[in-house]
Order: sequence, then C-alpha cells, then structure tokens
Amino acid sequence: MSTSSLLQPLAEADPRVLALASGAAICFYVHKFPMRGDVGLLLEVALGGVIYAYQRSVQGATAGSALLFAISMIAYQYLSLALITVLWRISPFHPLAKFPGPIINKITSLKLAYIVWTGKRHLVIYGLHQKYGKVVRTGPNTLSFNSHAAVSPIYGAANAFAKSNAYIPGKIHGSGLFFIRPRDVHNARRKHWAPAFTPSALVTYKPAIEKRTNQMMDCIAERREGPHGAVNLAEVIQHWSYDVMGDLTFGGANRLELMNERDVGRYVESGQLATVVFEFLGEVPALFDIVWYFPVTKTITLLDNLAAKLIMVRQKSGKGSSTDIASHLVGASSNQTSCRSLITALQLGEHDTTLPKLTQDDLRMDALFAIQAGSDTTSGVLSFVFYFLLTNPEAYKRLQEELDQAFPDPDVPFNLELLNSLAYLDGVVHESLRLGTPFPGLPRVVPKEGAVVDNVYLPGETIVGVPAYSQEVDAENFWPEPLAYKPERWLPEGLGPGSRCRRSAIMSFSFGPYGCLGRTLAIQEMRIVTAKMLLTYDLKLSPDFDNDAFQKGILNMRTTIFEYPLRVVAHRRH
Ligand code: HEM
Repeated sequence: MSTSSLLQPLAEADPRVLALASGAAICFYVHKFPMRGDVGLLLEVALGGVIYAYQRSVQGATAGSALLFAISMIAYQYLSLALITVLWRISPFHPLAKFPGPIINKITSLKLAYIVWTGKRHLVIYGLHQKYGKVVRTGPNTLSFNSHAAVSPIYGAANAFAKSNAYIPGKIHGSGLFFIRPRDVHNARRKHWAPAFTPSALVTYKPAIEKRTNQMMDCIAERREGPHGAVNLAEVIQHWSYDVMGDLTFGGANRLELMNERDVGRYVESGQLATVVFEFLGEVPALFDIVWYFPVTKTITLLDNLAAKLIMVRQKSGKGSSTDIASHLVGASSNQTSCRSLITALQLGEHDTTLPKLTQDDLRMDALFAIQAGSDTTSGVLSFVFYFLLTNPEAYKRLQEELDQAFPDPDVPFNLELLNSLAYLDGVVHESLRLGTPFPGLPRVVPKEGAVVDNVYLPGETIVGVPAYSQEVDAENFWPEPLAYKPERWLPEGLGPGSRCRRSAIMSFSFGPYGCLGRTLAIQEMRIVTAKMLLTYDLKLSPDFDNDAFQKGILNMRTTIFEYPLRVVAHRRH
C-alpha cells in the first residue's frame, strides 16, 4: 500500500477530530516525557506554521483564512489536552486522589502559583491544614505535609528527598549550589562552600559585621526625615545586609555601599524580584521557561551582572583574602590575607583536586547566591525582630535590661561568648524566626519507588513539602498561644508547666543535606545587630505608623517584602 493511500483517511477526516486526537496524544506523551515550556511552545508555533503553509499551498486558502484555520486547530488541540488533563487530575484513579484539598488546586498548579503571588502563601496553607488536616493536596501533583515526623525523612535524613523542578532557575547560565538538584553533584559543590562556614571562619567575619553594624547606627541618624524624624528601619537593615554580604563574599576587593549611596544600582529590587519570580514560577516550571524571554528578566539580571563583574574584579585584583567566600570559590593563593571573605572558601575548593573545577558561570552563580542568600533572608527576620519588640514593649524592656547589664560600655566590641549566652536575646531571635520565617515552601520530590512518611504512603515523583510556618505555629510544637509573640517560651521555664517549645520545629533554615549553610552566621549577625541597636538607641514606632497597613503589606515570598515602611523614631541613648 502506498504512503498516499495510507494518508488518505487522514486527509478525509474532520480536521477538528484530528486536532482533538493529536491533543490527546500530546497529553500522554508529555505525561511520559516532560519537556521544557519554551520547547513545547516552539513546537506548537512550528505546528501552526506547518498547518498554515499546508492550507496556503495545498488547499489554496487566503492568508487570513489559513491563519484562522491554523489557530483554530491549535485551539482544538489545547482544548482536548486541557480536558483530558483536568479529568485525569480529578479522577479517582489519580495517584493523589485520596488526599483532600480544594478542587481548583487539584486541577491546576496556577492556583498555588497565584497563592504564592499574593505573598500570603504561608497563611493560606496554614488555613488549608486547619480545614483538611495533616496532608493536603495543594496542587495537581503536590502535597503539603504538616507533620513534625515528616521533617526528618523528607529533609534531614541521609537519603532525604531531592529538590523538585521548582529549583530550575529559568535560563540562567551556570549552576549555583542552591539550584543543583542531583544529590551527588550538590554534595560536591557543598564541599567547596563548607570551609567558609567552619567555626574558625565565622569568627573572622565578626570585625566586618561589627564595622558595618556601627555604620548602620550612623546611617539611622543620617536618614531621619519628616515631622517625626522617622527612619524606615526595614530599608536601613536591608541596605546593611547587602553591604555586609558584599564584604563577606568578596573581602576587600569589592564593596557594595548601599548604606552610603542607597540602592542606586537597584540591586535590592533585582534580587527580590528574582527571588519572587523564582518562588512564583517555581510552581509552574513550564511557564518559567517561557516568561524568561520577557523584559522582566532584565531587572532580575542586574544583580546577576553585578556578581559577574565583582567576581572578575576579585580574580584580577588578587585583593580580598584567602578567607573570603569568593576566594574559596575562585582559587586564591593562601598568601592573600588582607581580609576574610566567603569567596576564599569557594576558591579553596579548587585546590582540592578531588572536587570538580568550577566554571566562571558557576562562580558567578555562587557569588550571586551568596549575596542573595545572606542578605534578604537575614534582613527580613531582623526587621521582624524590631517590629515585634516595638509592638511588645514588655519584651523590649526586658531585653534592654539584659543587654545593659551584660554590656555596660556599648562601644566595646562584643564578647561573642557572652553575647551568645544571653537567654532572653536568644528567645527574641528565635521567636522572630518562628513567626517571621521567609521561606513558605521547600518542595522536594518523592523517589520513583514511592515512600512511607509518618505512616502515609506517598506515590513516587509526588512533590511534597513541610510548610515551615504551619510547623512553627502548630500547637503540637509550641503551646500555649502558638500565634503570639512570647520570647519567654524559649527560656528554660518556658511559659509555665505543660508548655511546649520544640526547637527542632523551627524550619526557617531547613535541615539536612540542602539545609542552610549560613545558619550560625545569620543567628550571630542577628544577635550582634539587635544588641548594638538596643544599646545605642531608644526606639519607638513613629506616631504615624499604621500597624494594620504594615501587617497587610508583609509579603512572604521566599524573601520578605515590607510594602509598608517600618517607620521608627530613634534617639541615641548616650
Ligand atoms: C535568617 C537568615 C536565613 C534564613 C532564614 C535562611 C534560610 C535558608 C533555607 C530555608 C535554606 C534552604 C532553602 C531550600 O532548600 O529551598 C537555605 C539555604 C542556604 N543558605 Fe540560608 N538562610 C539565612 C541566612 C543565610 C546566610 C547569612 C547565608 C550566608 C551566605 C546563607 C547561606 C545559605 C546557603 C549557602 C544555602 C544553600 C545550601 C545548600 O543548598 O546546600 N543563608 N537558607
């Protein structure tokens, strides 16, 4: 039988039926062999082109009607694709059918992406757990697992689950530690980073942190404005955090000077936008591949370009030190010791011949991530520290008394051992982390063969995460008044007999092989800044501060955005 006679029935079939059938075929194919969103879109456009050309050349259609025909065929194809997908997702045969959740979440991941976009994901997911229980289906293939017993198998154990596709950062070149998903490759990169976070490395960052913190005290005085002489404290802290991370990452070779010059390069905006887009589109990775080609990514890449420039300057100048983050990455020789920074730690990896060599793009990604991971996160939680203290005057007073007693001379550099031993300060920092954690979702993938977690069977390749905020306000972990700000709960006597305060339920830094490397550094920074601030200034909320507007304007999107300024009046105490 000739090819033309084989194709004859196809040529005679109703084209709409063909389009619907091809939609079904694509549905099954993509289900078995997932493809990148931009590739899928390109194939669809190409198919539309072929249909158009066929109509024009073989059928003799006019340009207008050929175009209309091509568009209608693609639309039919999408219609059948969408119908089959929806029916499958809500059918009792779907592997996640037994898990409760809102129907719209079961049908499309766009709903979860939208929830992320509102900045209130942590609250919405908490509400869903209140309504549906321990395990909720929050997306077609996504479960939220609010259980302390689930944390270790999913994140902490040696065979913890791998990161999901939500960690593919659009079309950025190079691979940074945070974005590496295969466990063995990630392990190797983490070894590059590890020397930057040893206890001895952390001690050497203290002078740089204290210097910048002293500068922040002056910056607050300089930025007073308006009838009350108020300062947007959240912004000052944010600028402080970028300057600190610039120093720690690149040592003396480069500086970010946001406290002095404000954010003229729009790095904060760039970094935050990148994080938000990453968090939002991480829920719909196929869409991420497409959005990457739109102009919004220009803003995102500002910080990326800066990181590339800073790494190059750092490499050429030979300045910085054997101990900055960049030098650990780029391979500085150990005689460059002008000051310590994280790139040193990453560089040192290059001297370990067992570790894979980092490309320039890898270095750029890691440097970019170092600045981003260490700035917005810490500054967000620190802003919460001051917000909670200022709205809880009893706690403020108690902390100030503890600090005044421990450090009678506020100008002497801190004795870290003494600072770390202050119990109420520890309570203030941990209570702020508990209620102000910036990471709403930490998605992981169940291994192909499936897994049993906390007595629940999870089908293979399901995306699953334990919601940090829900765990941190869960009555099983923190009791009584789990939603209230009470630093005393962290003291040995807690909130009285029967009270609960489960330190291991603080998920703010995640756990295990992908957990935060900067945890100790971040807590150290928060203690130093909080202590210095309360020893230097008497702080009050500005009379024009609107608490409701502030709360409404808190957007938790892996970075914390404060849409409404944290307006504070600061008077020097000495
Ligand atoms: C309060 C401040 C901080 C918070 C709440 C925080 C939180 C986190 C969380 C939750 C993760 C895991 C994210 C995920 O799996 O999706 C993470 C990873 C990471 N953080 Fe932090 N972080 C903070 C400060 C810092 C600082 C100061 C640094 C210093 C550079 C840092 C460096 C890192 C690194 C390198 C990773 C990636 C670890 C890996 O993939 O192996 N973080 N952080």
